[in-house]
Amino acid sequence: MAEVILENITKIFADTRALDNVSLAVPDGSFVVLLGPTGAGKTTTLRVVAGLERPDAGTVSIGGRLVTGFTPAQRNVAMVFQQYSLYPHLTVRQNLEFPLKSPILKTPRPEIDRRVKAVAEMLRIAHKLDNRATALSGGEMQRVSIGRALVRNPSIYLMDEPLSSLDAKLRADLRIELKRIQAHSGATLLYVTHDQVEAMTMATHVGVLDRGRIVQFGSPREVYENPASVYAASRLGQPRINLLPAGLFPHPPAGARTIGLRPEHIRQGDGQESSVIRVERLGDQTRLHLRFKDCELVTVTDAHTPLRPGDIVKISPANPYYFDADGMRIAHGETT
Ligand SMILES: Nc1ncnc2c1ncn2[C@@H]1O[C@H](COP(=O)(O)OP(=O)(O)OP(=O)(O)O)[C@@H](O)[C@H]1O
Repeated sequence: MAEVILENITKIFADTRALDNVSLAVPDGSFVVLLGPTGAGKTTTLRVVAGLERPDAGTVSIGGRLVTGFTPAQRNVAMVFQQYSLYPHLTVRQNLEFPLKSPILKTPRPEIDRRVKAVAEMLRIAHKLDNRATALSGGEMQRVSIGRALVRNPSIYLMDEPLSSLDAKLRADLRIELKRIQAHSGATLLYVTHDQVEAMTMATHVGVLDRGRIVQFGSPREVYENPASVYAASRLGQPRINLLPAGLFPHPPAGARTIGLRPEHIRQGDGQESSVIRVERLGDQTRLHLRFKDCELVTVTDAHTPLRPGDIVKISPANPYYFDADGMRIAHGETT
């Protein structure tokens, strides 16, 4: 596996600046997740690394080698797309073997059999190896697509929302499986998702993209606990961070326009009165929707809370975030 470095990458489509001077280092053996809303430039970043898009400016290097002008095949990357892309006339086994049969690789037959078997078992499709690809469910086809990447030994795996078409159970299983593969094999992954559970549980690093720019890069915990801006703070956390006018609570720091309150920043039981609008019981967690002055906010509470709509709860901020008029973080306030 290899370190991948993007330096000052700009990619323009007609009048869209999809990537704007992006610099990003994907360390060898890391699991980097790109987060951002639709159109932020996540897929374009993967395609530039894969060699499927040519950047208008900047360089890509893989394992210390400049590959900007290389074809996808010369880069030795394995890409998994959101939509499975299998050879429909081939069986599952033939689809999985395909990448290993390239004349360049010359993989010996026993080695092909061994790897296909291992990957098929891991992805729980071993019993379907002799089925045609077209005779599979959508979830099974996507597992074969992931398997086709995993049988290889590429410099880097590039995955574009590979789990989004799967059901919740399989998604949870494969999350653990992918993380295990990465941790044990030292694989390097660059991974795109909208799913913040995937980002929090699998990533060693998160890159937050905003309109073609990387606005924060760090461990998921760092980005969650120490967000640089309103935008970065809003990418992680469920329920989402509450963003309210800073003056709603006493003593905001100078220049603060917005106060950011994650559930753990809302102390319940003392402070100012809010009223319960809704109690949302999710099983392991109960969400409280509160009205505070003219605003609404969402926090979590004891799963078995007796609270009901209309009840009064006193709240006060505990170490909230403050942001300036441009949405940039200004200070970590201490309100007691
Ligand atoms: N081939 C293309 N031609 C024209 N515009 C494109 C092309 N590919 C991407 N874009 C534009 O570039 C911007 C970034 O697109 P990209 O697909 O990288 O975003 P994304 O973050 O992956 O979004 P999504 O989450 O919807 O996949 C968007 O405005 C998109 O419309």
